[in-house]
Amino acid sequence: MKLKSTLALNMAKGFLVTAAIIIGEENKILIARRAASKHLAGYWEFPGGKVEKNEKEEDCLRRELMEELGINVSVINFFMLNHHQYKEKNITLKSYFCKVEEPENFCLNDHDKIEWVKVENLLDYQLAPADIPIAKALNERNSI
Ligand SMILES: Nc1nc2c([nH]c(=O)n2[C@@H]2O[C@H](COP(=O)(O)OP(=O)(O)OP(=O)(O)O)[C@@H](O)[C@H]2O)c(=O)[nH]1
Repeated sequence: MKLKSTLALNMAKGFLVTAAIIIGEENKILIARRAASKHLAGYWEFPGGKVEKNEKEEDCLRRELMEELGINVSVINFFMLNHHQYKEKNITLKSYFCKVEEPENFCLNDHDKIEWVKVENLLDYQLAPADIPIAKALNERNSI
């Protein structure tokens, strides 16, 4: 049984995923809660998604943010890369600082809630496990 679950872990699928750290007024950061029926339903995340074949990461962010939240973002710069192994999948998560272009009309297609949160309060939310290192790294910076 143990060997079987170890094998399952090693064979878990791997995905490259982008995450947008969107900075808004008062330097608050946008987080979104994954809707029911999704992987990690109820967890908060930095919006983004899986990079498609031959897609640039910046293009993936712009596409996902438009699909998921109906917003136009511009990508400012890369922040960090981290790997996380879930039971059913491995992800390489690449986060980028982004900014929302006007007008900010959010619609929630994949999430059931969004919030603008101060960096020091990010860890008060039930973040997707892969996002905790990002929240910690943001907290360790002097400014965002
Ligand atoms: N977008 C995003 N996904 C994250 C974050 N943290 C994290 O663990 N993930 C995981 O990375 C994967 C991202 O894929 P997604 O958002 O495109 O995928 P999804 O679950 O909607 O799946 P689908 O493509 O089958 O519809 C999900 O399994 C999600 O749980 C994050 O901060 N942002």
